[in-house]
Amino acid sequence: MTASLSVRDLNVSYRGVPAVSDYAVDLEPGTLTMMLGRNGAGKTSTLRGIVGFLPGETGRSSGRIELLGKPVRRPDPLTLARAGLELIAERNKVFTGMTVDDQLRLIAPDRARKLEVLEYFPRLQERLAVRAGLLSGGERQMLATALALLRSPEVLLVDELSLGLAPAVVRELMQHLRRLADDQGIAILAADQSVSEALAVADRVQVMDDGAVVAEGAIGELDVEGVLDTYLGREKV
Ligand SMILES: Nc1ncnc2c1ncn2[C@@H]1O[C@H](COP(=O)(O)OP(=O)(O)OP(=O)(O)O)[C@@H](O)[C@H]1O
Repeated sequence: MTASLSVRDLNVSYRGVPAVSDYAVDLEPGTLTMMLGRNGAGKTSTLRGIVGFLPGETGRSSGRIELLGKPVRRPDPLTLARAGLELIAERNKVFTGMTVDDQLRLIAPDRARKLEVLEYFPRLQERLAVRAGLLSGGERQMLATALALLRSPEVLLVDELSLGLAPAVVRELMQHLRRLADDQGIAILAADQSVSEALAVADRVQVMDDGAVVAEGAIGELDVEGVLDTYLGREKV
């Protein structure tokens, strides 16, 4: 099967200091790959490097990227979004002064797509008239995910969806990602620090440490216990 997204030799640096070294991944349609790693391991830099969304003056990236079988010469977030790849960035900004419904309508190509996406998020359906600034943290992440979905991406990159949220909410968000991969055939790469919640839904896992992938494999193949002990710390589970 052709990968929806293929990345090879991705290197990211800030002012010449390497943050990511020789990163590679293949994302198949309908699969969920979780990228795990401690703070500063290089997860955000990897995702931003893939889409060319780095701080202009300091950040540099290089590498080979193929999206839906086509080489991407100079990645930038807008071009990639049009080509089918969406990044839900860490602490994604929703417009706090606008209602949920207004934001969805702003992006949705039509009403049918809006309703289709809302089916995945019953809680948002109940909050349509509420300004996004009044949503809970989990609801904001659901809105950010719904906004990305409205454009019908084939590849979704997700950065720390669970940041600062209670475990029950994290589990719910992770289940959303699982369903999006299963039902819509989206290839998903999600960076997270909620290890046990991530492992419960993932097909594959990549562990990052010090800017490099130090362990990876399908769930069931990977020595999860060894990885937890060596790279992630027991207390995370
Ligand atoms: N804008 C920046 N300027 C300089 N260095 C940066 C910048 N962003 C990240 N770094 C450095 O790059 C390395 C990787 O950071 P990155 O944010 O990618 O890790 P992370 O795994 O996403 O961490 P976290 O989970 O804390 O977000 C770190 O050493 C960090 O200090």
